[in-house]
Amino acid sequence: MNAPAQIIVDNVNHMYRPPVGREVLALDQISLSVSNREFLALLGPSGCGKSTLLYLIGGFLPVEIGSITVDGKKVTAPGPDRGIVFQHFALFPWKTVRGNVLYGLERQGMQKAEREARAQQYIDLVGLSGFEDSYPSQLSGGMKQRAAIARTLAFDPKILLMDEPFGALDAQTRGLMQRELLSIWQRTPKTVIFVTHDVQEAVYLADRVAVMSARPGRIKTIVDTKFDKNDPDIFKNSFFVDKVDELWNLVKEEAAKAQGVKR
Ligand SMILES: Nc1ncnc2c1ncn2[C@@H]1O[C@H](COP(=O)(O)OP(=O)(O)OP(=O)(O)O)[C@@H](O)[C@H]1O
Repeated sequence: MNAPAQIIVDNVNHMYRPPVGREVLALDQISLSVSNREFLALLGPSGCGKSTLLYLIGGFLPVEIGSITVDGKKVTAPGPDRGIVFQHFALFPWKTVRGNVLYGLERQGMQKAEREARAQQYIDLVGLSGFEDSYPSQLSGGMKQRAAIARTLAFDPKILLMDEPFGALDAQTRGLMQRELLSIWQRTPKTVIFVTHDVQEAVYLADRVAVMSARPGRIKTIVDTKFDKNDPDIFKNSFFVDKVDELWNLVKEEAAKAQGVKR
């Protein structure tokens, strides 16, 4: 029997109504189920509503039409079961790297010695050893993003919602962080929704890739990308190469629509 779907998005629309300017229908009738421990990537052209969908699941935006449930409970607000890594790192500028990573652990009521050991473990994991006492203003963009990832991973949420978390990293760090995320996901029971523009990254990391259409965002199709991610020759694996190709064609079509190009 299949595990029950842990996150269920049912017929969700989202309209932005800015105080000035026109209304924008960002999402149109989105339905999506993500199972317990699944790794799902969201792929689609710029502006198709990927971040909006993530923020709705995270409880950062109100669900006005349709419903979103996590483990059977309606999402109405953020909660400790869902950790989010934003596209633009959201660190407290007045706290050091250590202070930022400790923040979530303090709120969980963890003992001091345990939370300090755990904070250090995740600071080391993201390669920021030696920068524990630095403030965000003293870090590069990639380092800030790594600190934000450490902060979210450290409090061990059941669900990780990641909005292009590796977009600002150099290629080498990005490769290391992708490998580390896969390893964390294989070792600890987490459900991940991962927004990316990068087709290779999506196929490398995810079990399934949901491709969204140009705005208003809809789920255009879902492609199964489950295979052995520990293959040492993964980037030459014919399944990997074929899936990247298939997804490229789907995304190209939507990107052309988003830019109003006739094909
Ligand atoms: N606060 C807002 N007010 C009005 N419109 C908004 C707001 N935030 C997003 N939008 C619009 O909603 C649509 C979806 O935006 P969203 O950021 O979710 O897309 P995205 O797929 O994550 O884009 P990208 O890949 O470029 O980050 C876009 O057309 C955007 O202009």
